[in-house]
Amino acid sequence: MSGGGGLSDPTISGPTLRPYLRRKKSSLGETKIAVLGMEGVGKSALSVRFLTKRFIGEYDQSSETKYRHTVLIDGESINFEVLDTRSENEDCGARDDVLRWGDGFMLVYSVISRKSFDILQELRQKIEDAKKGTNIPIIVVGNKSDMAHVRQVTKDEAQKQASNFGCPFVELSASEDVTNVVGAFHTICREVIEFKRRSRTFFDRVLGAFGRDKPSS
Ligand SMILES: Nc1nc2c(ncn2[C@@H]2O[C@H](COP(=O)(O)OP(=O)(O)OP(=O)(O)O)[C@@H](O)[C@H]2O)c(=O)[nH]1
Repeated sequence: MSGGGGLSDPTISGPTLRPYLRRKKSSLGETKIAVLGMEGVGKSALSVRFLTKRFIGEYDQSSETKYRHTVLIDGESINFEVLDTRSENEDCGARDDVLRWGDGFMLVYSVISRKSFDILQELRQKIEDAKKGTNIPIIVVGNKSDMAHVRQVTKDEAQKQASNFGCPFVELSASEDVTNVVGAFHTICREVIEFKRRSRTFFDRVLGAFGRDKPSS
């Protein structure tokens, strides 16, 4: 008889199943993403769009909101935490506690606001200072592409800036483009997972080296 679904089922046993079980135990599947950017660029619109697939137009601007959400990315179950920050006094939501908290950062500007784009350089520097490192997982998101007829930032220059940062870039519209919004969150999630894997491999190598150097008794 076939199709029992147990370990004795030859279709799912052995080497195919084992890597899956190993991955399940991993803590790589926990990802904290802080959404940063100037006031009004659409941080809440993007977060709500990702989590509910809806665009509601007006959002509560009085507080920061943290959302928890589980998604399946590349066959792995990811516990997502998304922090929709609130920009105060042009700090873009990048307060010390937020920067320490995040594993990865979505830097949002609006294609119709030059100022919101120019500030990204400073924002990235703040992240690297707070994290005391480089190559921290970041994605640059140009929102409000549906307003391209009054744009102040071209796609080319944003792409170049993202290349300078060494990070992915996407231009999209939270109001019209749910697929790209979801794609952007999945991309930053993958960046975080890769970063954690690289860090883990590095520490494994360091610890391995110490282990090898230990004198035998
Ligand atoms: N046309 C257009 N408007 C958008 C888009 N995304 C957001 N908005 C509008 O922009 C305004 C600000 O959006 P929010 O999501 O509240 O912006 P925010 O960055 O969270 O703002 P703060 O919480 O004040 O920092 C709202 O009126 C939204 O409806 C978009 O893709 N296209």
